Amino acid sequence: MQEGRPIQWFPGHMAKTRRLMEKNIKLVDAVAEVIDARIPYSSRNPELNQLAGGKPRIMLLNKSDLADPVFTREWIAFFQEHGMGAIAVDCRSGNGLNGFLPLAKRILAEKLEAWREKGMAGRRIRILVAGIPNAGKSSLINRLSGNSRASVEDRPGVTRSSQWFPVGKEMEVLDTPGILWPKFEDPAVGERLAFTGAIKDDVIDLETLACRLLEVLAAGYAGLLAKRYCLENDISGLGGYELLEMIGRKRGMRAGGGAIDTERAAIMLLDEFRAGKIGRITLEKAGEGHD
Ligand SMILES: Nc1nc2c(ncn2[C@@H]2O[C@H](COP(=O)(O)OP(=O)(O)OP(=O)(O)O)[C@@H](O)[C@H]2O)c(=O)[nH]1
Repeated sequence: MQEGRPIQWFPGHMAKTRRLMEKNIKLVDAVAEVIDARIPYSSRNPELNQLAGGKPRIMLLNKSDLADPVFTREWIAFFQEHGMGAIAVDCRSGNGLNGFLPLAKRILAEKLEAWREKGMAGRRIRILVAGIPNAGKSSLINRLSGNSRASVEDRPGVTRSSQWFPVGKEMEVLDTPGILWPKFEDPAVGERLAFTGAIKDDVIDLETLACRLLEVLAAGYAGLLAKRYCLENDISGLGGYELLEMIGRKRGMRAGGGAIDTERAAIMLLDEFRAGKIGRITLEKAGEGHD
């Protein structure tokens, strides 16, 4: 990836998915968007506001186990201020998911009351689940439906077809295939999606990506970075490549001739960041990118 140049991403199934979404949204009472709590702005689908056509919205801040809890709380407050329901979840362990149904009932309280009045009290709440690839939709569905029918893979784009899943007696969710932006107007969005692994690594130069990530972490989470990689000296003012070399040296990553193997160091750094080993890190402040 080159700095200042947005990643272009045109999956062939996207127009089809969009049409499917438009059709599916008519069938549901609310739309839940699975986003990555580490990048709540960049992991949103910018088309969903339009596609959801005014349906009540729920933001599921997933991977909250990897995100900075202070930022997560601020993002939840931000979404609530904008009229959406929002909760932090960890769809891998299931943490936080018991708040999903109560939240859905809260935001649909008027509708549920109207159903009761019409003698339709037993009707299940229908929720469409949307989200960009790799946000965690399959993990969510598996957790909610208590089985492993949705395929979970650490590979963007594995969810392919739409399906209804009952969630107890009161709710059912509709899973839709993932869609990503047709283009990123803001190159920082593409970069952050790449940091978290939402964009396939084989289209990105990993050393460049790791250097950028190090710059971002040194600016916001210098303490965690220094602790993880035993960097004793003051790291402020160091460039990404210098940091990558330093980390490679600390980990004893040498290439032929004794030079630091920065490629290996880059892969290791990205893996550790994505697995939360550096710490709980959020890359976007509440409200960032939103009007
Ligand atoms: N740490 C952590 N990892 C998660 C969480 N939710 C999902 N993951 C991981 O994120 C990766 C992607 O999860 P999926 O559930 O396959 O994501 P998806 O949105 O269905 O992805 P597509 O099938 O590509 O649309 C997997 O490696 C999951 O194990 C979470 O809350 N915490």
